[in-house]
Amino acid sequence: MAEPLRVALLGCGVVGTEVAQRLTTHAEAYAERIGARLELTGIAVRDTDRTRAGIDPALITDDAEGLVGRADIVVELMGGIEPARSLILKAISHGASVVTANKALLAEHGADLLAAAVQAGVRLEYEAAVAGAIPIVRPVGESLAGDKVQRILGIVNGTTNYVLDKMDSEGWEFDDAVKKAQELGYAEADPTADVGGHDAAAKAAILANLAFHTPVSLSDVYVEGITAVTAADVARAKAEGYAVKLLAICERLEQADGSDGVSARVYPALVPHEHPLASVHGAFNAVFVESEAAGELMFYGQGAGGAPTSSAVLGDIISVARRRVLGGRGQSEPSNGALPLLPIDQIRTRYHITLDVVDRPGVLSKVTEVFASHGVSIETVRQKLAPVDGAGNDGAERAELIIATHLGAESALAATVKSLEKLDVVNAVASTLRVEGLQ
Ligand SMILES: NC(=O)c1ccc[n+]([C@@H]2O[C@H](COP(=O)([O-])OP(=O)(O)OC[C@H]3O[C@@H](n4cnc5c(N)ncnc54)[C@H](O)[C@@H]3O)[C@@H](O)[C@H]2O)c1
Ligand SMILES: N[C@@H](CCO)C(=O)O
Ligand code: NA
Repeated sequence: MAEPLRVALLGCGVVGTEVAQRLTTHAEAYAERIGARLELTGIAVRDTDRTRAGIDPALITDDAEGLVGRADIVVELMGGIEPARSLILKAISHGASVVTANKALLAEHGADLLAAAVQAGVRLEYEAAVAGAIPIVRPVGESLAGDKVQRILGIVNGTTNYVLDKMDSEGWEFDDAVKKAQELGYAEADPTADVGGHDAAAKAAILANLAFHTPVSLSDVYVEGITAVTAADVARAKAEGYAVKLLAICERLEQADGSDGVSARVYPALVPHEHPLASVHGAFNAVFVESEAAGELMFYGQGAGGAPTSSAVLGDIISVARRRVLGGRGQSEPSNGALPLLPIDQIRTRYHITLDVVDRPGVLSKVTEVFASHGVSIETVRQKLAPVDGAGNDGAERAELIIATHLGAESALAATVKSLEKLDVVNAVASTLRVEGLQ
């Protein structure tokens, strides 16, 4: 058996607690798998006075810097940008390998951190950063490295999937569902990162880097969250044969000159009930990958929560520990390809537009004329016979039109919605949702 490896844990919250407990309870099994014991030397936290069930109080410290300086493996589970970033850089400069679940940090500073790891010849692993327990970072980054990934559609945020699913299946109110997701340990410290789509956007950036071998950071990702999605949207979608899902989409797109570009984006979308992603319920995550040679792949499992996330963290710890025992090269070069990043208006998608309109002769032709003027082709138009419900509605002269478009340019679709908003016969554009996952 090789010399023990000193492990420093930064953070003892939802995920850190589970990691610390398993490092202790499974110590013998891990030693056999690695060929060396893992010695947990300390756990850095903000509040040292709190008692933590199942954690040896002697391990708790507020001296994260000191801990990092004496470790072979640093496991960062604090979250946030600073001091996580500086501590990871310090660990790397000391020759320690690093494991992190911090998607926000990786999406903003991943390139610099990976470059530092390459320079120092150490590993930086982050399987837990995308879709929690689901093995997806290694499959996309390594198993599919010889393939050509065309598209990734991912439900990569457990909180928002839980919220949308509860609204869909049990008619919960948005705020109640968010509160419950927080109680269950799925949500970020600040849940606006979840419902605003930024957590999913960080994961989209990480996946796009891996899939397209091109540097993509958080600011390159177009983001819409789920705060504007109403119970009426979810109910209407269900009646039309769709589930509303917050999707992270990474796509290789052909540009006008025939060369490839990359789009990374997050928005709530209508997914047809027949698509496998529509059956992903609760806080579960799933990542649907389409690639040239492999075809369609689906990765499914628990994407949030302490225990599931600890599985991915522990797998990474064992992987970097084995590497230290066996020796060999550290991190491979980070993405250095150069596919251009395409803004949202250059993608192609489909819209479902719900209009609250005046119900009288000639309205439909006025509405369809707007679509035609923007070169947008309509697939179906449905008018609800019942008048639109709601405050202030006298029930006499209003109707709901649901218009589904064919695949079209985002720029034309968005311009169509703007023109519809100005049309005198349109009381309101009640909702606009993109449709994804149709062949
Ligand atoms: N909770 C999940 O389901 C989940 C899933 C995947 C990834 N993650 C990521 O894992 C990381 C940890 O998440 P969590 O849910 O366990 O968070 P948490 O808020 O429950 O725990 C954070 C821990 O870090 C400590 N900490 C924070 N700032 C510190 C500082 N400046 N100095 C010392 N200690 C500090 C806190 O004391 C606490 O022990 C985050 O990056 C998060 O995005 C979480
Ligand atoms: N807040 C995140 C945790 C997992 O990254 C989620 O809800 O998916
Ligand atoms: Na994962």
